[in-house]
Amino acid sequence: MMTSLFGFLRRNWQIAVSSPAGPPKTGDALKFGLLGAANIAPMAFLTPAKHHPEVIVQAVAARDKKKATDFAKKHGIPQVFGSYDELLDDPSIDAVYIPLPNGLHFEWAMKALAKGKHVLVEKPAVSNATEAALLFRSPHLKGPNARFILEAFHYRFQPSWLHFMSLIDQPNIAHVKVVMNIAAALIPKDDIRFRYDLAGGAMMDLTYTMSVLRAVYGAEPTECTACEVATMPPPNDLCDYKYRGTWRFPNGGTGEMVASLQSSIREFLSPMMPAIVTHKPVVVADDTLPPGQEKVRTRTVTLHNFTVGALWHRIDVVDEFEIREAGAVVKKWTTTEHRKAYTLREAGIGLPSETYWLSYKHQLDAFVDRIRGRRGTGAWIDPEDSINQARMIDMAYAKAGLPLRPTSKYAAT
Ligand SMILES: NC(=O)C1=CN([C@@H]2O[C@H](COP(=O)(O)OP(=O)(O)OC[C@H]3O[C@@H](n4cnc5c(N)ncnc54)[C@H](OP(=O)(O)O)[C@@H]3O)[C@@H](O)[C@H]2O)C=CC1
Ligand SMILES: O=C1OC[C@@H](O)[C@H](O)[C@H]1O
Repeated sequence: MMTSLFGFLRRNWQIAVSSPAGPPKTGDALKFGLLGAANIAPMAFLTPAKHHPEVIVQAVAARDKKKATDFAKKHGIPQVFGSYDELLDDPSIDAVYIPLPNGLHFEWAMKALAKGKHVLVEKPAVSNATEAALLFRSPHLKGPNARFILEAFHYRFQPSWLHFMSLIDQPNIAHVKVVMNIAAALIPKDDIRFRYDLAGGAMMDLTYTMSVLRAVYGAEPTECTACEVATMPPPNDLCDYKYRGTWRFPNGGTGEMVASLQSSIREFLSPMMPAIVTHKPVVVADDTLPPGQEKVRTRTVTLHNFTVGALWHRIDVVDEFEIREAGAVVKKWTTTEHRKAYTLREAGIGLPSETYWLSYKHQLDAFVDRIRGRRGTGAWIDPEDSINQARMIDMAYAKAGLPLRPTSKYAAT
């Protein structure tokens, strides 16, 4: 108990207050540019970059050069641009991180690919499936000089997620429920998340729930069976601030998503962003049983705090067993196990990692590994995955009776 409390305090101190110095950069480190002095950039990109020997944050661009200059000074970034185009025109930049409002991702990702940059683009990568097909089937992603693009679903790269997934029996999933609540106090009412013209909405911003359902099933939903939303007051009434929806998957299983950008603090903390996977009952081998008896297991696996597991997470594996004979239950019992995986080794992957690495560092590792032709942990989100993700979001908006998020005018150019 004391050991885990000490681990929790040490890890969170290193994450939030003082992370160890980064390693020296290699001679062939990739030069990254940052499009937009975004709020999320320090946590999701600058700190991971500091801890990556092959990543140099070379430049930042903002619409206002003074803002870019102040941001660069604060974060020790050597080069500053007063427009995103100027940064993309710099041939020394190998890759870009795009943390712009959702509705601008498509345009700047397309432009970056055309300028020969690799692209790490925030989630959701596009406004709708039309944009997704254009971006993720871009000719720049093919051929001998292909560039890489990654939609920043950071949660998929962290050890806790990888370990959780290793406990799932995909063909036998019966139901998956995902909850994600963000406290209203954290999101101002005039935030980009509530601007329809910038492809806002809770199903866009908290689209993690749909991504989790797809990843856990390893399949695409066949139908959105229900989707209810609550929308912002005018003029932002095309933007949902909370949603609840259900889905059907090809194996007959169901999915449930519940999320809010305007929750109470109580909802925000409890339950803490769980992904709950209930399996169908399956017969498991047991040599000790007499003839005529069979052992049936119904497993539920819950990952608490699926998004940023480095802060804290817990994986609960609850197995309900029954011994059945001639159709009757002759014995039943339940076992419960709590697991954790703060490092890749704890997730059963033999690669080095640190407990204070956030999901974003694991994501940056995967991005650089792809560019360098290394396998890494194997975790990746390929272009078709991102297209299917956009399709699922469109299905949800259609079911909710809200318009799809608008396609960028840049798509017509
Ligand atoms: N992976 C994660 O955990 C998270 C991901 N995100 C994603 O990152 C993206 C950015 O989110 P966040 O950092 O909170 O956003 P911000 O509110 O900080 O906006 C990001 C940038 O958008 C630029 N921008 C360009 N055009 C506009 C415009 N018309 N109105 C407002 N801003 C504009 C600004 O750039 P400039 O500096 O040039 O003015 C600003 O710095 C979103 O896609 C969001 O979904 C957000 C939070 C967490
Ligand atoms: O992880 C997140 O949590 C809060 C959201 O508003 C944000 O955009 C998202 O990526």
